[in-house]
Amino acid sequence: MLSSVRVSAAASAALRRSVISASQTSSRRLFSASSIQRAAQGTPSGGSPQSGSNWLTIAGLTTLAATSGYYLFSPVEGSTVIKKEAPTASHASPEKPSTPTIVDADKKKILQNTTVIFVLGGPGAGKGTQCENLVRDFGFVHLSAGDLLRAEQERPGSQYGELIKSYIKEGKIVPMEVTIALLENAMLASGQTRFLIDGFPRKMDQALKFEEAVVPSAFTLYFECPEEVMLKRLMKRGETSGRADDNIESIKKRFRTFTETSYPVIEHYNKSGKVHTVSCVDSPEVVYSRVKAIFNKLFNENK
Ligand SMILES: Nc1ncnc2c1ncn2[C@@H]1O[C@H](COP(=O)(O)OP(=O)(O)OP(=O)(O)O)[C@@H](O)[C@H]1O
Ligand SMILES: O=c1ccn([C@@H]2O[C@H](COP(=O)(O)O)[C@@H](O)[C@H]2O)c(=O)[nH]1
Repeated sequence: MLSSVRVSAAASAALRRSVISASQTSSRRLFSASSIQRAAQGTPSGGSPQSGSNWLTIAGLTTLAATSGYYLFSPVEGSTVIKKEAPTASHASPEKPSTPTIVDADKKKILQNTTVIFVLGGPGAGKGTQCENLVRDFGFVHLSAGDLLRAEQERPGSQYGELIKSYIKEGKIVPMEVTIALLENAMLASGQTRFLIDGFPRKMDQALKFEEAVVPSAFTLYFECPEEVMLKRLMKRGETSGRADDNIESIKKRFRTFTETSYPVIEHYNKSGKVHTVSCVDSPEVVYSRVKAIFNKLFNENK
């Protein structure tokens, strides 16, 4: 049976306070800007992101290269810093606080105590619709990778706004460094332990990196839907959604990306028996009855 272990209330509250404070006042870095640039250009990285001078700002938080061995929140004076090990001189940054308050909270430890479910399916299959039901009935936090990317795209001052915009319009997959940093930030900021990660991973490298750097997934919930049904739903949604990719040109590209790049991720997890497949051609209510049956069984909660 799956379980979600809660972190201590005090640690969770301290973390939440610090991350929220960080997101309001500063920035956090996880991957180097150059590694994202390389990924966006399709250039192999040839190694780990550089530390020290390569800082990346995403969603109002600052993240240091993941492979550099430590993790830093909120590098502003007066706010909380959480770190795994003391930063060395090579990590020096002008944004670092001169008088940080150090909280002994280990990101990895907190994330290891979370339950992550990947929610996958073609564009318009109904992932978001069903996630809302699960949030209501099972207390999950719903994190849509697409929503996080759209929010980052709109965030004033985001250095990735334009890049995200063009990727979304083309139905292409944004470099994983950006998406993983957004997801990880949102998970930590929530202070919660059960997550539905909707629309991610969309590519094998994202799946492997997320499970290595953030947390392994418990299983994948896959919404199976024929293209003609999804097309109809997306065209209808496009009448009011305002989404730049709910139009026939973008939809065709999204379908292609799903089939060629994202579906292999589902196949990968299926091989190890980690996929629950739900047909979603029927009404939202009927589809949810199937989803609910799976969750009732797994979480032993007869709701
Ligand atoms: N079972 C269903 N039957 C009919 N319409 C549905 C069903 N499920 C969702 N919809 C509608 O289809 C559209 C797409 O649903 P939703 O946004 O949940 O899909 P999604 O898989 O999250 O899409 P995307 O991947 O593009 O974000 C919405 O307008 C939604 O109201
Ligand atoms: O992990 C992800 C998730 C999404 N994208 C991009 O966003 C759009 C829209 O995603 P939805 O899940 O339909 O909201 C998608 O077509 C990709 O361009 C991404 O790059 N990586």
